[in-house]
Amino acid sequence: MIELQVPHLPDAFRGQVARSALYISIFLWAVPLLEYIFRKRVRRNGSVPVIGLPSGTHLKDARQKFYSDAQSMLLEGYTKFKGSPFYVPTPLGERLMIPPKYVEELKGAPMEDVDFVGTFFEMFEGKYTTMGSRSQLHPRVTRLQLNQHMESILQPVREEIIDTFEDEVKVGSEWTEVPFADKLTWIVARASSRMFGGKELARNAPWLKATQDFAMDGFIGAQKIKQYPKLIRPFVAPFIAELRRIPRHHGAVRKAVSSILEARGYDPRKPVGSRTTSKPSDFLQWMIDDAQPGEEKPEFLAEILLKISFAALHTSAASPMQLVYDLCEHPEYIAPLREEVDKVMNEHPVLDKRALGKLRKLDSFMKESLRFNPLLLVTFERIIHNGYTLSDGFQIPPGTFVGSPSQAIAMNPEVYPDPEKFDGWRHEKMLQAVEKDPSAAGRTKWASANLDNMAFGYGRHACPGRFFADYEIKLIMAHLLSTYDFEYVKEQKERPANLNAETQMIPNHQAKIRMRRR
Ligand code: HEM
Repeated sequence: MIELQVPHLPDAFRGQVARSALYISIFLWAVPLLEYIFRKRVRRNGSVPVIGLPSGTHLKDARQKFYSDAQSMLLEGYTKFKGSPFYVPTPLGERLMIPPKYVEELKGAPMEDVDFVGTFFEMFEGKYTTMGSRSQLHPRVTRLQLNQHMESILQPVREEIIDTFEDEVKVGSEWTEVPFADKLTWIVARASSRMFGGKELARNAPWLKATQDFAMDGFIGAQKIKQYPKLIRPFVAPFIAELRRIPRHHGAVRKAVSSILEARGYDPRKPVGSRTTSKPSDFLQWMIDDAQPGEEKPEFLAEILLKISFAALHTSAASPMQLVYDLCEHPEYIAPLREEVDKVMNEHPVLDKRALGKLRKLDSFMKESLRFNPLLLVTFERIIHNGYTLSDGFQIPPGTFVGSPSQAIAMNPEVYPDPEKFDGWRHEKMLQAVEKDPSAAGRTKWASANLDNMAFGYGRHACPGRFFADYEIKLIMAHLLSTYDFEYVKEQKERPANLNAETQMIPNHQAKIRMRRR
């Protein structure tokens, strides 16, 4: 036990210090106890099995196991109860994993009944990290404007990718070790920022740093604050360095965005469509042209741009990282992929949507990589605040967190024979088999969102940015394959294990890669 040493203080003061220490320790014990007693208990549907509890296993231990081993628990549940719901114990209580037929039924339900944003606030402790937003501006603009203007932004994004490779990957014809995972984050940060706010934003160092630091501090800050009982979190939050830094990131973002708005002569009082003197094609401008009353303030636009950059940055950076690891692990795929890229680039010096659509082998390899390494093990996460009765009478109790074990579903042998085998051409072969039927062909593509492929979620909130991510990743991989050789350094004997935190699967940044210019 630590003894409090207060050597030169008068006795009365010593007594006061001792009393304060006693009160603090009572507080620290009492809070979790009170929280346990008064916690809002979520009723379970008693007819549904709870997995991860072989005889003798305590629920508390199973919940703890979920933190690092969710993948095997979810696979066990899905394999045992395929087609019916099951509960999986998690540190925040039992979550209901629902089968595809229920996902289909809930996919169009209104947000008040089936809440998507609430799960995001919970996952990233939005109250403390400011992550998550109930604004519909960015989903709306992504879904409509970004997808409509895709062709206009692909060439600027490609230019940004090539320039960032030149700036960040300084290698010649000799093999050189490169911290490529970190470099890829920069490449994606600049490429995405080019789409968000043009060249000015993509080259704005404080913006780039703030968006990356916001993501990192938010992620780590959320993990740290989760360690404390809910009741004492408001008292602990000011002492968590990552959380303390968050207002600073907002400040840097506001500054970067307001300088761009100023350069465009932005006047929020003017009617929609005439608020700026120039109209470049980028996300900020699409937001300006779409902003409804209450959404047009510069600080609000800046905040939303930060939120969308969070949705886009680490998600899209994870994929090429996993692809590079998969290519180092299976180098036999490099030559055929390179051949495909070279052929398409020769035929289409401007890599537009049509040209990128011809990279079928790359698409197939990307999809196989994503099947093994999605960003999330569970998608379609929703909170059912008021309970829900499904058409077959199945009842979801109020306050239940539901989700779909999407990674386990992607291992279904009925859809993917021999699912444990990494087959980079698997999806290309599936495409060839159904080519004549456009809807079946669409299901085999990387960016598809359907009940067998839920890496991007499903239904009304299915990721609207996945088509941009698809093109962006293909542009990065096309440049990488056509310009560089790459492989693990000698000491890197195998694929670095992903880092798992609950349902998140994060690529390992520590793998050592060497590169040389071709
Ligand atoms: C590989 C890259 C990406 C992955 C794996 C990914 C994954 C996801 C997932 C799983 C969801 C939740 C869907 C659901 O629960 O039904 C989501 C939502 C969302 N994503 Fe992505 N995403 C990626 C890239 C992007 C990009 C590049 C953008 C923007 C440019 C973006 C914007 C969004 C937005 C705005 C939502 C919320 C949609 C809504 O509120 O309705 N994402 N994403």
